[in-house]
Amino acid sequence: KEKVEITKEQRALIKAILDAYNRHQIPQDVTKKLLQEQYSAEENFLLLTEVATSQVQVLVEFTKNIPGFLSLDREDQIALLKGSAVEAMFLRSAQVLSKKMPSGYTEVLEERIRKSGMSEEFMTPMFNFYKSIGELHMTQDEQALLTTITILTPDRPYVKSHEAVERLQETMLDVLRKLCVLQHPQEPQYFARLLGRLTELRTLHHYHVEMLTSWKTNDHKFTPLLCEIWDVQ
Ligand SMILES: Cc1cccc(C)c1Nc1c(-c2c(F)cccc2F)nc2cccc(C)n12
Repeated sequence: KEKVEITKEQRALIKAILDAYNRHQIPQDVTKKLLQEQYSAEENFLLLTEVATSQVQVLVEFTKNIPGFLSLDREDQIALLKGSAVEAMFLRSAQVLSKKMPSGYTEVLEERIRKSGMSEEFMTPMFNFYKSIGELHMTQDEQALLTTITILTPDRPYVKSHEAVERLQETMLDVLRKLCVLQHPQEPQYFARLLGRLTELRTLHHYHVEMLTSWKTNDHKFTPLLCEIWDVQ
């Protein structure tokens, strides 16, 4: 039985990533609006657009605090953010929706998503994903590390220094592997299950591109930040 040991450096890395993950949350005024505004497909879509915009801002701040990220080539930093944004956002919203928040925020967010004019073909896989994330009962540090690993995916479009990103991602994968062994001793396949979620995220990424197109076709408005991060005109 291999003795799994988390080194001092790895413990510092986990702390840095977890602090950044917890420090960057969606502002209260945005979440409060979710509980107050009335329900209509237009209003729901408008609120979800605000939440999405806020999630992108939170994601950018979190990413800047990933140890080593700012040492990457500047253009690669942008390519990684644009390429991973929606996957990191699916993870973040899955984590929010799978926690039963005291404020009833989770139920309201779910209700607004269901009634935001999104077509069933996207709704089903999205909620299946939220459920599958909830069933994993990830700890905060596992969630933060899984999001970090998603962001540091080397094969995103336009990434030039593939190896530099791969090296950074491997550092995070090693830490997450050890954490899973130590925190889920009864589930030897737990780490593999977490990585399996990343594959599901890629499928959702494709659905999201189609969702954007269909929203655009139905003349839904996005914010400048959402247009920029997802290259929408
Ligand atoms: C905030 C939110 C939470 C859960 C589901 C959805 C549909 C949203 N909202 C959007 C998402 C999005 C996201 F923010 C996180 C996860 C998956 C996503 F589809 N992407 C976009 C892009 C343009 C406009 C909106 C309203 N939008």
